[in-house]
Amino acid sequence: MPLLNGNAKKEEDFAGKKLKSLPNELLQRGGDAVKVDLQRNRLKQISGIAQLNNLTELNLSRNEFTDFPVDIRGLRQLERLYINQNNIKTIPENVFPSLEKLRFLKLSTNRLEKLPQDMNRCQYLNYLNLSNNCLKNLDPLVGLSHLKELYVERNQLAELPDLLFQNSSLTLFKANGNPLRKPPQEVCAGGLKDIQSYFAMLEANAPNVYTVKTMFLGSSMAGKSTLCRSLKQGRPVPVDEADRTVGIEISKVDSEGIRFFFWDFAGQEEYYITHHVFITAQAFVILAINLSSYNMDAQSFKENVGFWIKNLQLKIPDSVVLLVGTHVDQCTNENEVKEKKIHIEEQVKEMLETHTTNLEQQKKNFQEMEDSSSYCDQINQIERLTEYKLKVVDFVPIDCTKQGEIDKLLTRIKNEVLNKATFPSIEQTLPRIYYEVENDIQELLKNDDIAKHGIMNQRALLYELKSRHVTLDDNSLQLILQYLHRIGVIMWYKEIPELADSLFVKPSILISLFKTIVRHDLVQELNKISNAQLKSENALVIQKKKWISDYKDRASLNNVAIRILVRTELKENDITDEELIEEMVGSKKKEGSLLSLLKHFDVCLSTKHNSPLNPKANEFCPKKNWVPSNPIVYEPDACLFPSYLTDNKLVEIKWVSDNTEDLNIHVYFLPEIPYGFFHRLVIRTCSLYSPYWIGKDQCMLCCGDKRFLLRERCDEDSFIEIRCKESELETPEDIQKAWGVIREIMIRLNTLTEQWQGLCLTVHSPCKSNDCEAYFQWNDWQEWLEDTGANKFNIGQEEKLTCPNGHQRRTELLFPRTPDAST
Ligand SMILES: Nc1nc2c(ncn2[C@@H]2O[C@H](COP(=O)(O)OP(=O)(O)OP(=O)(O)O)[C@@H](O)[C@H]2O)c(=O)[nH]1
Repeated sequence: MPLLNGNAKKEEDFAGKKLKSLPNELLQRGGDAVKVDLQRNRLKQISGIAQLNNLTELNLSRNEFTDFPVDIRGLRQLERLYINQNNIKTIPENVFPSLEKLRFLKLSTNRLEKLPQDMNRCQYLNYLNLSNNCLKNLDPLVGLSHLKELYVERNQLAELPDLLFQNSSLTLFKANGNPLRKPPQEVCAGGLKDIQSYFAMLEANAPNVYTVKTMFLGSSMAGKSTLCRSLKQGRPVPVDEADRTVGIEISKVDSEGIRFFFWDFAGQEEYYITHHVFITAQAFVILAINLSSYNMDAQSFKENVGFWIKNLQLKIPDSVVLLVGTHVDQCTNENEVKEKKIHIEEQVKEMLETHTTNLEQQKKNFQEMEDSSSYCDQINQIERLTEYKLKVVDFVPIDCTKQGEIDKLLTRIKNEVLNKATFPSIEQTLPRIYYEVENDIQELLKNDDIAKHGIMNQRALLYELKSRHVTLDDNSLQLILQYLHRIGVIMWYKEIPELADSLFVKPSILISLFKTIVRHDLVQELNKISNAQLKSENALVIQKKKWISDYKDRASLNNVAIRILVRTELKENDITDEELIEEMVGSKKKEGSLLSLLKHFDVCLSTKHNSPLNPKANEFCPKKNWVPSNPIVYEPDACLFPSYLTDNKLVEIKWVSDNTEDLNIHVYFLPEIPYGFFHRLVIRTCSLYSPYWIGKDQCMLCCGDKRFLLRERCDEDSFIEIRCKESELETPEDIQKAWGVIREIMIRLNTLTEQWQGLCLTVHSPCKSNDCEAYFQWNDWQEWLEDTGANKFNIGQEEKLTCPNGHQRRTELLFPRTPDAST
């Protein structure tokens, strides 16, 4: 079926035709064919393709190639080749030198273990996507002098070739998800400039260091702080119950050449909403379990072990977990310890196996679908998830009060981190200057050249550092500081405008500020606010009572209360600099930088108490600046913490009820919706659309005259439902607008998902007939999000879809565009 495009070039569209070989109809066109689309077929080979000797663009993505089709060699005019989403394992030599005109090559999501040595002879290549393969080495790419964009995410790269980055044409390089040690992942995360600067500073004999981020996780009172402090000091350190961890505590420990960064997380549930900020990839997790209080039943396992393993599986499925059973001395006898150990080990084993079996089953379901090639993205994603193996290495029972047991645990940890099979990227190569800058900062702190609290203006710090390293410019120093931020030595939130100039040289200060607001005993803290403190903010005791009841009943905390709490904490940290206090605390007119930080991490959302629905509000249009009709109505005066909400009453009153004819999308989460995901999505979405009502697992928001509902469902399957009220969808323009809003919500959902490496999403539109359980699978939703989308909507076109049970509905009520509009 030849199509004529705008440039009058011949385009052949054979996408999604279940083809196993090239159709004669296509081959007969010979030199006339210029662009051929063969994506989503079942091709394993393409003999005869060389006859199409004028081809400039060929799309072979989402087929079944296991070998690279060498016949492509004959396509000397080829400029663009898509061969992503196949199962190609190798590419022979002598293919690329023939493809002299190739500029664009998409080879992502294959099984490539190495590249042909002559790949760099494809001289005009300027876009190359090799993400989602199994590559260990990029040397064959050195010499591609026109290469502009290079993607190598999620491969098995440990080192990157220095010479590749001397190539000045490179403008974009992405390498997330590799076990990198040279440069370390924390350098690569900064992008091309960071990598180039790293190599420029790297000496020939740069030292190799062992660095490991160790996170202490587990339920409250499990013994995390005890383990952390005892390991740090090399002796048993009793922790007073009153001295429980609030938020997170970080410390650096050097032990026989290994640099440990210990991150001690508070165990109470109130703090979980901040954990995502600090739980990062490639970590060693010490999961503490209090053996004396552990009951050998499903509930106890779930609370003390299962919850954490599940979260790690979703967030950082490549991490290593060491199970440590504490309080052994408080168990009745050795037998009890033994039985509990066996119980935990068996349950963990079963949990990991069920996870794998579920994924495999899901993959099989997709493979058995009639049109399985349209599910190849999902299949590939599941395959990737199955490759991630959360390593639960051992179970160590311990009595934290005994010196001998602390020593043994430390030895056990060291042996584990030095095991290359478990920690492939623990050994990192860094230019000396990186350590020197790190040490300089510590020295400046020690000599009181930096204030005790460690908050410093970045220009002032750069000035100090430059006086010690005269050859370094601002730019290189800033890149080093960003690296130190990524490994947690300092904190510098450059991306938050209010905080771009402030460096937190002691991360503990920032964490202690975090915990003034996010804490388990906040109500007590609010109660403690004195009359003098109230006066300083012109507040009354009656208001204080209202703050407390609002926090308890509606999970919202008044901004004045926040200012008082933060100010008190800063004073307790001996901060007297009024200007700095003002900046952190904020004022009635300007939000403090701490609040900006909490919002940046989706912990809370600015809100207005008792704000009524304003019928005169201007309509919100995505991508256009929204101007309030009356700004005072919208001026936020409190912060809402959706995770602390306990019911949906308000939302239910406003939404009233569902209707089967509502626009309705179900986003399914595999294996399940991560803890805190829904509320973070709600925070991200509601800051865009006002007004809104938020509940425990539902949220209603308005856009102009339309009402939308977000609902988390975890009954049998886990999914998030996005609805738009049917009564507000009268015209095709209404429907198009509603899809526009759904798209904005889904864009946020999709970006949030990237923070959980162990997740796979599928999207359905349920059939709208009463009691029908059928649904319409929506495969190209991600493409829709990438597109500008809006212009593809086929207003006025009557198209219908039929569900497997024979119910018909207009397409635009099920999907954002009709099939016709997508071609
Ligand atoms: N007898 C005994 N006491 C222990 C042991 N491990 C920890 N403890 C005590 O148990 C209590 C709780 O320990 P923490 O280390 O504070 O627990 P945590 O997991 O950090 O608790 P959160 O701060 O609430 O998250 C403290 O009083 C510790 O001294 C142990 O092996 N034996």
